[in-house]
Amino acid sequence: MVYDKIQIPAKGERITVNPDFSVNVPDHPLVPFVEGDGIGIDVTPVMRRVTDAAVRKAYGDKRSIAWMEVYAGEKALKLYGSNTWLPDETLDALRRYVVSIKGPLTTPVGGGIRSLNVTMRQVLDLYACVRPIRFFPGTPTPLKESESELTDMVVFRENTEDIYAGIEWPADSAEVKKVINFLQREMGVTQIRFPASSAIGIKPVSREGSERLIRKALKYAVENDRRSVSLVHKGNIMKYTEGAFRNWGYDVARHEFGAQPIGDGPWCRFRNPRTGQEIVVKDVIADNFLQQILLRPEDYDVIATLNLNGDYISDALAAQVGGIGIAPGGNIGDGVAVFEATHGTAPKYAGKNQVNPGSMILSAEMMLRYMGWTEAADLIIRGVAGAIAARTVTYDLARARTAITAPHKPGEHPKATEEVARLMPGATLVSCSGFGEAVVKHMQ
Ligand SMILES: NC(=O)C1=CN([C@@H]2O[C@H](COP(=O)(O)OP(=O)(O)OC[C@H]3O[C@@H](n4cnc5c(N)ncnc54)[C@H](OP(=O)(O)O)[C@@H]3O)[C@@H](O)[C@H]2O)C=CC1
Ligand SMILES: O=C(O)CCC(=O)C(=O)O
Ligand SMILES: [Mg+2]
Repeated sequence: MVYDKIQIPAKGERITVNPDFSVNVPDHPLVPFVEGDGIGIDVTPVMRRVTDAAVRKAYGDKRSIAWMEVYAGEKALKLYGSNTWLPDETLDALRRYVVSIKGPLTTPVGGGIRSLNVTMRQVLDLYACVRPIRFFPGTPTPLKESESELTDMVVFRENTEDIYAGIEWPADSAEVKKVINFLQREMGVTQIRFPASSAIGIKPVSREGSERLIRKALKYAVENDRRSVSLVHKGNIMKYTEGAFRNWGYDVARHEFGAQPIGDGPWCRFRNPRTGQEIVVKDVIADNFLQQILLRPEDYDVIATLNLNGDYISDALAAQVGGIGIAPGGNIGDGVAVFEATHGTAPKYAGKNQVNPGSMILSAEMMLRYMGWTEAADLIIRGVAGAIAARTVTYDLARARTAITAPHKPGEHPKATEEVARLMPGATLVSCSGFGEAVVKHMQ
């Protein structure tokens, strides 16, 4: 295979996919990476250094990663020109080399190019966005430490459907007029409140797309000894999309995992064939879920949800365990996987060597585990946990917010008048690269 701008390292072999979608990983795999826009230039090199250190410590010379840079976003535009934000050869390399990792990419609001991140997921059919949320002791959070410790969830967000399909027409366009006309004349729709000035977006949700995502979440629960899978939806309002997602989820649990109803249902349960432990399959409406995760995080474990809900839920849950500075993820299809942090390009910090590289480092940890390199993955977890426990942290974790309350009379509700940023007690504030060094130091 010859690419135009992508240089294939001389040493290194291709990861391949088996018919059962497991992966064959050689000792020196070629792994594509996208540096990313904004803080991509800060976090991606640190992620590579930490990953290389973990692999070296775990396997010596026996194993190593042959990193292969592929281009997307602003770097691609500079290199390829002609409005090329996501070159075909990048998509080809991500598919052909099977396992890769990317930094964040910018998406303009209200116009301009569609999301490159979403496009990659759709084109490569990476249908599950898997985002684990775990607490590292010592991390400052908005909850009490004892409550944060109870937050241990893995979100499976559907990654190819829902309003992210990008089927929408702007207000006042000829297209939107045609669609509204069709809805009113042929479908008998009367509920569009302001038809003359409405934009329209379409939300496709299929049985096939929902089932494969929920099946992956249920399998994950079985393979990782989890206790429950919660289907999070807004099916009371969007009955045939989000409501159907819930119903299809229960169908998969019953028909493919042998789940039996609890009482009159629809909640159900089945025995994990590996351990004999019970796994409960339940559902919850999304707004209720968002308050319950703060009040009773221990009730939730594996989460399966639609694309937009999953986007909101992943940032909200990340905040509960310290923020999107330590929130990893992976976009996983049948074999092919692209790992990436939950956060975006945070442009105001770009190039300042200031942000937390933890999300990218932990995304690499997920990648190593996916490759079966568990010893190296474990070293990364120990390194991150050790650096945080030693309070060697970047600005986002070092700043603890303290509300100053105005004097108030008994019986009156106190008002927060000011919030000041203070250092987490005893913290050593380090740079982005400094945190990477601390992670390596604590790998043992
Ligand atoms: N998968 C992807 O590539 C994603 C891309 N995006 C894109 O990124 C751009 C910016 O999006 P925006 O909504 O501002 O969200 P971002 O996630 O980029 O940033 C929001 C805030 O989160 C905090 N933050 C983000 N990353 C880190 C980090 N590594 N360490 C510490 N703190 C961090 C910062 O908070 P504070 O200011 O409090 O320090 C930052 O201002 C948009 O174009 C968006 O479309 C967004 C999400 C995902
Ligand atoms: O594509 C984008 O710009 C945003 C993506 C996003 O927010 C996410 O993946 O969580
Ligand atoms: Mg998001």
